[in-house]
Amino acid sequence: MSSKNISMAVIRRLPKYHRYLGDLLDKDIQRISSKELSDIIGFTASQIRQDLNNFGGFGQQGYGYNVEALYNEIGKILGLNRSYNAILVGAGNLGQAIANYSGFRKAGFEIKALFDANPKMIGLKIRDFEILDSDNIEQFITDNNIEIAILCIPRNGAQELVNRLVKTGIKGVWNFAPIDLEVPDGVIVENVNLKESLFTLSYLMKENEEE
Ligand SMILES: NC(=O)c1ccc[n+]([C@@H]2O[C@H](COP(=O)([O-])OP(=O)(O)OC[C@H]3O[C@@H](n4cnc5c(N)ncnc54)[C@H](O)[C@@H]3O)[C@@H](O)[C@H]2O)c1
Repeated sequence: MSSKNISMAVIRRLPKYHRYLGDLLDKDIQRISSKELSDIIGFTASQIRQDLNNFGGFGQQGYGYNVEALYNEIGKILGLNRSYNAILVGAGNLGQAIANYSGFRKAGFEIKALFDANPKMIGLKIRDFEILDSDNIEQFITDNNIEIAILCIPRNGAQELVNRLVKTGIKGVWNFAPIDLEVPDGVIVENVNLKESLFTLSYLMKENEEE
């Protein structure tokens, strides 16, 4: 089933379903009702039914959900039934932390190389990677079938870099730079901003205190 017309709100919830179902599988739980799933995920049972109906349901009356089948289906919907080659640009504090986390590789996102523009960084080793000169990024992308660029550089220079990357045919940018990047149709940008998340925390804490 096509997931083209699914709302972003539903799509944003899918990774959470996937994670919880993965935890259930780890505990050898084969089957779950929407009520039980609701209790652990924290979405209402009707929300869960509605969300999953977007993709053709999966549940059976009186049985609930088959955990493994649902986990695999949601994985497919999320595009996790294949692997992706990625590069990371900006091998500073954040870039190194991301490169050092093994969970992305386990999920099928393989960082093939780290790039930096600072001559002092080039040649240093981070985990299995030697930091490469970002002047050579285009050739590497073409030679290694890279689909995703992870940007861990400051705002300055980020758009220029992305302009270069899109010319190589890159399909996705996981952007940590605090800037709204402009890309042509056919290239997807997913922004991550920890500071915005922290500000949401402070807002909610403030609300809590005021109640
Ligand atoms: N989105 C988030 O949640 C989040 C969290 C932390 C930091 N950040 C942002 O990420 C950026 C990096 O943070 P950091 O602490 O790792 O900084 P850092 O200074 O430790 O690392 C940045 C690295 O990028 C390299 N670089 C800069 N411009 C480049 C370019 N055009 N091409 C290639 N390499 C380039 C630098 O040489 C440096 O090694 C900062 O701008 C910060 O705003 C975002």
